[in-house]
Amino acid sequence: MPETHTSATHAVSVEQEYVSSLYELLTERISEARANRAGVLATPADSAADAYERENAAERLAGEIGRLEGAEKGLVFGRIDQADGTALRIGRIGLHTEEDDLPLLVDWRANAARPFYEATPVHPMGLRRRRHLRLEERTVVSVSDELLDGTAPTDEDVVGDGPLTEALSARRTGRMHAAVATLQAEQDEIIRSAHRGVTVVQGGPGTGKTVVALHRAAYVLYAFPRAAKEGVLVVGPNARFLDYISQVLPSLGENDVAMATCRELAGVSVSGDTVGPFDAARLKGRSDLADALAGLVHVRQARSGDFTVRVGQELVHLSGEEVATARDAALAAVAGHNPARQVFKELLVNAVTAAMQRDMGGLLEQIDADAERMTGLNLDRFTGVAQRRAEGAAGPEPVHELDLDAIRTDLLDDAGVDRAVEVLWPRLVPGDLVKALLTDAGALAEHLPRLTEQERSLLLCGPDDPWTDADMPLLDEAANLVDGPPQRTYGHVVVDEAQELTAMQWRMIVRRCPARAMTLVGDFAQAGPVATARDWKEALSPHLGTRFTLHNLTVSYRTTQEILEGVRDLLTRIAPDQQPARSLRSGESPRTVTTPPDGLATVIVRELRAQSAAYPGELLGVICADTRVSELTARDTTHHARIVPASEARGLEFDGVVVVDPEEIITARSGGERDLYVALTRATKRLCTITVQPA
Ligand SMILES: Nc1ncnc2c1ncn2[C@@H]1O[C@H](COP(=O)(O)OP(=O)(O)OP(=O)(O)O)[C@@H](O)[C@H]1O
Repeated sequence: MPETHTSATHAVSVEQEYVSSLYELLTERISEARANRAGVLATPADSAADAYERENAAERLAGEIGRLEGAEKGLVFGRIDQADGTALRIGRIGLHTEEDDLPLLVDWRANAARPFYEATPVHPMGLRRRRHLRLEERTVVSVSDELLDGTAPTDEDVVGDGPLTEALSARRTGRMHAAVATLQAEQDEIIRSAHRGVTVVQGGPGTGKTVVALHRAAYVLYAFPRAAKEGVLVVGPNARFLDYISQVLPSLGENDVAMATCRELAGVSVSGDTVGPFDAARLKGRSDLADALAGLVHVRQARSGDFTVRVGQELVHLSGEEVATARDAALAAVAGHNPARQVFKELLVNAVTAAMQRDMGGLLEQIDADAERMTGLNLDRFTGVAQRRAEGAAGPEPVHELDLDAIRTDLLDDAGVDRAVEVLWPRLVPGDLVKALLTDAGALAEHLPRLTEQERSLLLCGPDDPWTDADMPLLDEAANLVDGPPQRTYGHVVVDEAQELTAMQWRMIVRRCPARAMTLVGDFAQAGPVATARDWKEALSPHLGTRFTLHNLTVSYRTTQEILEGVRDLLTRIAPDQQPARSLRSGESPRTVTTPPDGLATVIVRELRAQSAAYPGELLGVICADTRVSELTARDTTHHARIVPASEARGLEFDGVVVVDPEEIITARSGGERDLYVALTRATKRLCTITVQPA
C-alpha cells in the first residue's frame, strides 16, 4: 500500500472518531432542546403574561433546534494545528463541553477561526497545518492538508488536491450551497470586516459576490448582536433567485433572515404580468417621482382657509392664521400625512375649546359689567365666587365654567368636525395618490417639470390600469408620505444584484435600514434594462453620500478561463472600463452550433438530449429570450434541462448551459447585450451557443 494512502486512511480514521463524537453531541443537544421545549409548552400558564413568556421561551427553543438541525450537513469541515501541537476544529456552529465550556468545535465566524481562512505560507499566523475535511452524511470521506510553516510533511499529513478546486468542479444542484469550508482570503476579509456602515462589493460574473453577501449576513448575525436583534433582510432581484439562495443561511445555522424582492417589500399584492414597458419603468425609477409625490401631498396639506364648527348652539370660528399655525405644528410633530392629520385635528379642537373659553370669559365679563352698571351689584361677590376664588376653596364650579375635556372628546368624535378637517387636510390613500399623479396630465406637468412632454406622456396611465413592478417603489414612497415610515425595519440589509436598483428602489431599501448598515453586491456590466446608474457612486451617493466602502473581487470561481475569454469582446463593448475577471480553472472551449431558423427547435432538443446523455446527473440550463420560453417548454425540453428566460438568469448557475439565439436575446429588450453577457457566464463547465442563420 503506498505511503500516502496509509497516512490518508489513518488521518481519516482519526478525524472520523472526533467527528462522530461531535455528531453525538449535536444529537444530544437537539434532544435536550426538544425536551426543554416540550417541558416549556407543558407548563401551565396562570396568567396572560405567563402564557406570553411561555410562548417566547418555546419560540426561542424552536429557533435553537432549527439552528442545530441546520448544522447537520457538513457540521465540521476544518482543523487548524498550531506549531505547538494545539488543534482546533472549525465548523458551521460552535459546540462546547457542558461542564467547563471548552470549545470542541469552533464556529467559523469566531475570531479563533480566522487563521483557517487567512493564514498563508507567507503569513502562517502561528499555524503549521490547515486541514479540510470532506464529509458525506456523518462520514469523513477525505482530508486534505496544507502545510503553512515550511516544515516537511510527516506521516500524519495528507498533502493533496485543493478542496477549493474540488468544490468548484462539483456538480451543481440548482440550489446554492454555503462556501464556508473554502472561503478565500479576499472574501473572508470582506465578510469579517468590522465596518458597520455600507460595504459594497463589485465583481464580474462568478466572483463570489453572492457568497460574500450571504456569509456576511451570517457574520453580522454572529458578531453584531444589536443588528442581529433588529433583524437582517436579504433583497434579491426575483423569486427564482431567492429560491436559488434560500438554503445557504439555514445551512449556516441562521433561520431568522428575512428574504424579499423589492416588489414584496412594498407589500402590495399584484397578479399576472407585472413587467411594464422599460422606458416608462426607467422614468418611474427616477427620484423626481419622489419629489412629485411629495409635492402632491403638500398641495393637499396646504389648503388655506378658516375653520368653523358648531358646538351645541354656538358656531366657533378659527381664523386662517390659526389654522395655518395648527398645520405647521402638526407637520413638525409627526411624519406621515395621515398621522399628522390626526395631530392637526387635535390642535384645531384645542384651538376651538380655547376660543370658546376666551369667548365665554369675555361674554360673562360683559354680563357682569352690564349687571353691575344697571343694578350696582357685583355678581361675583353676590354668588360668593370671588371670595371662594380668593380663598382657593374647593367646591362646585361656577355655572359658567366649561367642562373643556368633555367638549374636546366630543369634538374629536364629531362627524361635523371631521368633515371640516377633511376639507383642509383630506385623509389620503397611497394608491390613490400615485394614481392621482399618473392619471392626470396636469399633475404630471406641474410636479415633474424636469421631464419632457414626451417623457410625461409615457408615464400617463388610465385609472384602471394594473400596477407594474415599477409602480411598487412609488406605492412605497406614497405609503411613507401618507402613513409614515415602514413599521418593519432591519439592523442590516443585504442587497444582491444591486446594480438593478433604481433610485426609487434605493429609497425603499434605505428607509428600511435606519442604521444604514448594509452589504451591497453587484456588477454594473450585468445591469438590466431598467437600471440607469452606471457605477456605485452614481447609484448610491443620492442616498448614502460617500458613506460606503468599495471592495473589488477579481477571481471568477464559477466559469472556466475559456468561457471568460469567449465573452471578453462583449465585456469590452458593454463595460469598457471593467477589468475582466480571471478564472482559477480551465476546461472545454465553448461550442457554437448554427441552424437555419426553421431547424432551431430540433437543434435545441438534439443538443439537450446529447448533453444529458453524455453528462448524466449534471444540471443543464437553457437560456433564451423571454418570448421563446413557452415554445421550448411546450417541446418538453424541461425533461432534460431547466429553461430560464434571459431576464431571470442573473445570479444563477448550471454545470452546462445552452444559450439559444444570442441575436434574439440582444434584440428582445433594451440592454440586451448585457442580458447576453449574463447568459454566457452561467456555466461552471460547458457552454454551447445555438445561433440562427439569417433567413
Ligand atoms: N470560496 C469559495 N468556495 C467554494 N465555492 C465558491 C467560493 N466562492 C465562490 N464560489 C462558488 O462560485 C460560484 C459563483 O459564486 P457567486 O454566485 O457568489 O458569484 P457572483 O459574483 O454572485 O456571480 P454573478 O455575478 O454571476 O451573480 C458559486 O457556485 C459559488 O458557490
